[in-house]
Amino acid sequence: MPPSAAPDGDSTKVWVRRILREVLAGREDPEGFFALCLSVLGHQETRSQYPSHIEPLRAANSSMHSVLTSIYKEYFSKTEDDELELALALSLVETKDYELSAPVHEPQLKQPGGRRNESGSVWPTSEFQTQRRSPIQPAEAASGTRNNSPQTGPSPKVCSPRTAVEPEHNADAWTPAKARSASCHQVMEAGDVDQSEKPKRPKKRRQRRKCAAQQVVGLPRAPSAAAPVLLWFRRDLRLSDNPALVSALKVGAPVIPIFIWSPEEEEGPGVTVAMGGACKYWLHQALSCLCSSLENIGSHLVFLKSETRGSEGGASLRALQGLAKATGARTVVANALYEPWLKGRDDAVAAALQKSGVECEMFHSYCLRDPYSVSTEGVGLRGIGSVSHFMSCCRQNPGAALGAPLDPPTTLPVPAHWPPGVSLETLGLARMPKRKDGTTIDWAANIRKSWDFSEGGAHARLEAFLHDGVYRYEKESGRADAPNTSCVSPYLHFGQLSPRWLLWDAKGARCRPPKFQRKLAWRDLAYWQLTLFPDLPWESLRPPYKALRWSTDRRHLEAWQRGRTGYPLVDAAMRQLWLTGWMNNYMRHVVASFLIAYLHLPWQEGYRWFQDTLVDADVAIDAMMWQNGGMCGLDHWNFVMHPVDAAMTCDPCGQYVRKWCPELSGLPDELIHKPWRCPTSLLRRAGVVFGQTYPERIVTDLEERRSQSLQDVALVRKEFGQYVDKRSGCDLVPLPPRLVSEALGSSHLDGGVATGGKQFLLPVITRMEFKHQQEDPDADAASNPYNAVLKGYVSRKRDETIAFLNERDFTASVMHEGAQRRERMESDQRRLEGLPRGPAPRGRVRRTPTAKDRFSVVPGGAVASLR
Ligand SMILES: Cc1cc2nc3c(=O)[nH]c(=O)nc-3n(C[C@H](O)[C@H](O)[C@H](O)COP(=O)(O)OP(=O)(O)OC[C@H]3O[C@@H](n4cnc5c(N)ncnc54)[C@H](O)[C@@H]3O)c2cc1C
Repeated sequence: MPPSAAPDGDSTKVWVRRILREVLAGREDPEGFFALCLSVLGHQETRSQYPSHIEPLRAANSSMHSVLTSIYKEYFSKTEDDELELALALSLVETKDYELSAPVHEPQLKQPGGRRNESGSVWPTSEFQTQRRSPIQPAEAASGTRNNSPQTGPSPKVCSPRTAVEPEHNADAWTPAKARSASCHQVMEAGDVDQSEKPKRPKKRRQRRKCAAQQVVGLPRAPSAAAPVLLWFRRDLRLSDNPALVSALKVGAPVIPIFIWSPEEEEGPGVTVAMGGACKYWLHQALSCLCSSLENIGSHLVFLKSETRGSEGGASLRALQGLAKATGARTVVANALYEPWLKGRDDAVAAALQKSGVECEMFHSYCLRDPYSVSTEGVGLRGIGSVSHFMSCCRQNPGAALGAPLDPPTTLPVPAHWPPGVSLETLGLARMPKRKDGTTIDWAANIRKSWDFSEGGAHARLEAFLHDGVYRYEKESGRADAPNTSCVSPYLHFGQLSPRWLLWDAKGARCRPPKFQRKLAWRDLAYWQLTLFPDLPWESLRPPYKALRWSTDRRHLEAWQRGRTGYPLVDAAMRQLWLTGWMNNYMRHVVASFLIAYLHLPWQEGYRWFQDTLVDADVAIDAMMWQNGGMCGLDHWNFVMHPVDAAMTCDPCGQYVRKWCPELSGLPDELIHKPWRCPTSLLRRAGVVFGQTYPERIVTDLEERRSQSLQDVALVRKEFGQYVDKRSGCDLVPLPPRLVSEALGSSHLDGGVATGGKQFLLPVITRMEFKHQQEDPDADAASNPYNAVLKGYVSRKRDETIAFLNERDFTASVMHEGAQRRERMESDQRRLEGLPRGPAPRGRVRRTPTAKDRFSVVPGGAVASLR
């Protein structure tokens, strides 16, 4: 019996006993059993009934009974505070009533009082917050081509709210000579700017900030001829909480901030699409804002572009050596990056500079935990890939304390001579294509309207979230029709916001959101995985799945990319991505499930499209998520999102679809996610013509597509039996050398162990439905008791509600259409026969539902509570 069919009464007992037998036979994990109970019985019932369900085991198999009991106890004993503790343990902040210790390796700005201000942010509210967002042009979304986007004028202010100057102009107008003459003047002005911002900052905070700044920035403001420090900005485009910047100041010499654009080095050895179009555009704007911020404190950002590829030593190294020679710099400081190829580059740069007598220091700040310091020692490898396993590793092997965020400096000492650089435009990051007639195709117009690219914008977003969305985050973060998540991912990616700052502010928020804090653990997990599997962005981790029968249908891929699949929820999300460079996590799951489980296209296609179009495209996170979604990662998603029914969770009234697919806006709530179910009369009234105003569905039999996908997986798992664990039925993944060393008790930091070329295989989390399908490879998806299509994403109970509503809506629509047709025929007949019009139909005609309507008949009121 499928789990969804066993919600209560005696059948529940039977069902639980059946799954318990699976556990005893070793075919199901105890944790998996508990998760299934939660999913099928729901939270309350599991809490009350679970102990009695497992009671018979107490005598028969006491050890299993105690394992199952401890899982239960651990789960239900968790309070919000425990969750918070987990997050804190991850962050390794040594707290005592929020008095933070100094970091071990990092320079620390002492903060009198030690405690952050209530609001937790030093940034003035940006215009972005108050300025109404210009509506995205839906027509453009529907046309689906970046190339056809109408050209718009210059963007509204996208630079730091401190500067009222167009960033591009600043960058253009900059010359070293101007910098020298401007810097002292600007230092004075920086003070003025601070004054003007006074009312927006809490007073206490302001005073502390001044003290802190004076401690570190008690440096000469006049140009100095001393050997300068090169401050190498990469993905840390901020002034606040920037350890490399503070360390540069501590040297007590002039600081030369630089940025080197070297796309070949970013890309790494495989196809990473590390810098897609949207990301490059963001980078351009963020650099422009950083440049303005530096100018505000009397400094300047020197841009350098890498020379021709392939010449000896690497582009960044050559640029740094040239700069060191030209300026006499003896020190280079930067914040570390963790992509293996970038770390390799940085190690080589540091070693080569060292040889020529230049010190190069890297600081940790991009993640909460340095991924190279994470170890599985004391935890083992079971459950690897899940965030709880990762957090256990962090707890078991704590690293350096995270410390408190650092305040931004108010001035930077300038050198006597600025080295020459190129203009920001020369880097070509925001270059727009041209039409044949010479006009520019401004595909980023809507991205510009949607974001404030400055560091101030990052803090404003976070602050806005912590005042509002965070209160809905725990339960409603999946909603696509409401701003319930933080939207800080691009700022985190480009380092305009440090994760430490984010964690600190989240902890300080009135509503302490454990789920939100755990998200930072996901981010760190992704970087850890990338350090373990450097080919994560292009090579499937589970060998058999490379041989899967993936589709090569380019029309399907293009329809998915352009938001023209005929499934409104998928289309709305893909259009939002195209126009704004972002969509929330839930929608990313929906579109990824659709690409993989229903279109059978390889995950790499999804990954590459995301990398090109997301403004937060992050090689580590994107690759980990797509590998998992594509069934090849360490952590199989144990669910597949249904392209229609998932809307019950994320867009129950259809507002999200109405926004991004305006051609469907006239459809009623119940049918907007499945327009093909609409009676013709309703479609006509709403102006929907399939194939003209809105695309036909590119695949129609979803069940059949899913079954095919399952059968294909069963086939390759059978074919590559050496990669399936006979006992547990789990997939086996080749272990990377670092994990082998740890498993054999030797730290990778000590050099690891030699495996003599032997490959070690590790059983990893595997979807139950795959294990079951193995027993009957040709069975269809519907008959698989572990069918992973979680329609509402929340619980099986909600799925049943959805099934009920689907049935009801469909029946009602058919009856309604039939009645209308009969009435029309009768009245035509009377007219033809010259008879007077018949009596008005008795009873109430079914009115077209509107967005304001509530569902009237809902079992248990489940859907009503969604609204
Ligand atoms: C197929 C797929 C691809 C993705 N690609 C990316 C990507 O390229 N870049 C990216 O930053 N996120 C990616 N994510 C993760 C997640 O969707 C985004 O981080 C999130 O939607 C960003 O919105 P937010 O800032 O409002 O998130 P919030 O929910 O407010 O979370 C706060 C921060 O936590 C981190 N975070 C949240 N969820 C995850 C997650 N699942 N994994 C790792 N970190 C997480 C992000 O840095 C995020 O900004 C992907 C998810 C999926 C399913």
